[in-house]
Amino acid sequence: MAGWNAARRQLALTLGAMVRMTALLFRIMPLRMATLTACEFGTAMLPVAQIYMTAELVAAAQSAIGQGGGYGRALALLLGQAGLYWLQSCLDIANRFQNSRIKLGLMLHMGHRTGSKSTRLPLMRLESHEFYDLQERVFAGLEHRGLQFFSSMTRIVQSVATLAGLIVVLLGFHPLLAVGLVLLVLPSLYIDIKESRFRFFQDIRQTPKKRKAEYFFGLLSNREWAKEIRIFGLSNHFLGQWKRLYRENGEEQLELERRMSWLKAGFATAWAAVFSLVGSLLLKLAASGRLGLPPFVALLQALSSVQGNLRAMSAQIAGIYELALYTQEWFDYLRMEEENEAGGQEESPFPLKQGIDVAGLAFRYPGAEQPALDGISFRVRPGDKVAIVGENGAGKSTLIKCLLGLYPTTAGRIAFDGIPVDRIDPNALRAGVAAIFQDFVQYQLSLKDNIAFGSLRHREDPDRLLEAAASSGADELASQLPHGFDTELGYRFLGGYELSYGQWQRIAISRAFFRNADILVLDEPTSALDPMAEAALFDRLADLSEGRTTFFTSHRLGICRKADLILVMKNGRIIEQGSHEALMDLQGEYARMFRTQAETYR
Ligand SMILES: Nc1ncnc2c1ncn2[C@@H]1O[C@H](COP(=O)(O)OP(=O)(O)OP(=O)(O)O)[C@@H](O)[C@H]1O
Repeated sequence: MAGWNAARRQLALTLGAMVRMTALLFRIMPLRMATLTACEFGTAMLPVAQIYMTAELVAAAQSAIGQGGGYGRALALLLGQAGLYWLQSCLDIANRFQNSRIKLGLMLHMGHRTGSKSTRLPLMRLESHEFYDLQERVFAGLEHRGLQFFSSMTRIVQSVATLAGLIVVLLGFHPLLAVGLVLLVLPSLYIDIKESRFRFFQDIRQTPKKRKAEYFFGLLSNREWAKEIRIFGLSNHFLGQWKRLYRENGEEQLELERRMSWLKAGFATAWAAVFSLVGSLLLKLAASGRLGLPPFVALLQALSSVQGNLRAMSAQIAGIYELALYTQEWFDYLRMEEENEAGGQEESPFPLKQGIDVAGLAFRYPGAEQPALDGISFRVRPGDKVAIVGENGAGKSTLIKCLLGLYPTTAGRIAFDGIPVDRIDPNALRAGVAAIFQDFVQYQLSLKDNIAFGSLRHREDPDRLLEAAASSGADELASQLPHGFDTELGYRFLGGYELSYGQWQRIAISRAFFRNADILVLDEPTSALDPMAEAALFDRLADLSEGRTTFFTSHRLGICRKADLILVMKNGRIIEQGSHEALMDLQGEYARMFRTQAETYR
C-alpha cells in the first residue's frame, strides 16, 4: 500500500511539473514550440515508415532477382528509402536549431524570473544556510533544465509513436510477442526511476558538502583572500579540505552508480536472452518456409527497434521524474514569500514632517539565543543628525537594518510620520532612503556608474554627478584618473583601474549623496578614510545633509560633536541617549569612551 501511494505521489508530481513546464513553454514561445512539436512528430513516424519500406523493398528485390522483372519498383522503393533518410537528417537539423532557439528563450525567461525573485526575497532569508543549499540546486541547472524536460517528454511521445507502429508489426505476427516485450520493460523502468530518485535525494544530502567544497576552492582562487592565504601558508590545507569533501561526495555517487550498474547489466542480459530466443524462433519459422523473407527481416528489425525504444523510453521516463523533482524545487522557489508581501500598501511618508518614532523595538536573528536588539526606544525629528555608537557587536548595524525595514522586528514598532515601517510600500520606503553599509559594493564598472547607481534615473545629470562627487572628494580622484568619470574601475575587467579601499569608500559615499534622499544612512562611512578626508567629510556633513535626517555609526567619537542625538548602545540596548554635551555631563559610558579616545590621540 505504501509503495502504491509513493508511486501515485511520484506520478502526480511528475505529471504536475510536466504540465506546468509544457504550459509555460507554449505560453512564452507558442510558434517555436509548435514547430518543434511538428518536427519531433515527423521524426517519430520515420522509423515505422522505414520498416514498412524495408519489407516492401526486400519483397520487390526478391521478385526482381527471382523473375528478372520489377526492377523499376525496387529502384523506386530504394530511392524512397534514401528520401526517408534524407528527411530524417533534415528533421534532425531543424530539431536541433529549434531546440537552440527555445533554449535561449527559456533561459532568458527562467533566469529573469529566478533572478528577480531572489531580489524580492526578505533579506532574512539570506541568513540561512538552507536557503543557499536550495539556491545552489535551483540556479545550477537553470540553463538546460526546462528544455531538457520538454526534450525528454517529446522523446517519450516519439518513442510511444514509434513503438505503436512497431507493435502493430509485431501484433501482425503474434499478439503475445508484442505484449511480452512491452511487459519486459517494466523492471527496467522500475530500476531507472529508483536510480533517479536516489540521485536526487543524494544531491540534496550532498549540497551542503558541495557548497563547502566550492568555498574551499574559492578561497584558493579569490584575489581578495590570496594575500592572507599565502602569508599564512594555508593553500595546501584548503586544497586538502576541498579534495576530501569532493572525494567523499564523488565516492558516494560512484557507489550508487556501481549498485545500479549491476542491476542494469542483469537486465541487459535478460534482454539479450529474449532477443536470441525470439530471433531463433523466427529464423526457424523462416527456414521451414512458414515465414517469408520480407516479414522475417521486418520482424527482426522491429524486434531490435522495440528493444532499443523501450530501453530509451524507460530512461527518459526516469529522467523526466528526476527533472520533475528539480523543477518542483524551482516552482517552490518562485512561490517563496516575498519581502513585505502581507502589508506594505501605504504611500510614501517622505518628506518627513513629524519624524521617526521607535518604541520598545526588539529583534532576534533566527536561531540566536539572545536578542540582538531589545527595548530600543527613541525619537528623531526631521532633519536630525543621529550618531549610533557602541562597542563591536552592540547592535548598531542591526538597528539600522531594522530602521530601513530590511529585517522584520520581533517586537515593538518603528514609525515614519506615524506609519509603521512594515505598512509602507517597500518601493516608497527605498525611494526615500540612501544607505551605504560597511560592506558597500565596489562595482567593477565606470566611476560615473559607481556614483550614478545611487539614482539610475538621474544617471545622465552631469551637475548632480559633480555635486555628489564633491561631497566626498571623489571629484579630485576623477581628475587624476585617465578617463575622468568614464574610467573603468576595479581589476576584474580589461582596462580597469584599481583604487585603494579608502578611495572606493569615498565613491560609495558620493553614491549615497547622489540619491538625494530624505533619509541618509552611513554605516561606518569613514572607516577607511584618512583623517583629513574624514574631518573634511564631517565638516561638510551638516551642509551636505541639510534638511535630511541622517543616521551614522562610527567608532570615532569625535564626529559625534556634530550630532543632534547620540544613541549609545551596549548588548543590544540603548544605555544612554542625548546630545554630546548632555552625555558628557552625564559622566556615563559615552563620556568614558570619549575620554579614552581623546587620551589615545593626545
Ligand atoms: N546574520 C546574523 N545572524 C546572527 N547573529 C548576528 C548576525 N549579524 C549580527 N549578529 C549578531 O548580532 C549582534 C549585533 O551585531 P551588529 O552587527 O549589529 O553589531 P555592530 O554594533 O554593528 O558591531 P560592529 O561595531 O562590529 O559593526 C552581534 O552579537 C552579532 O553576533
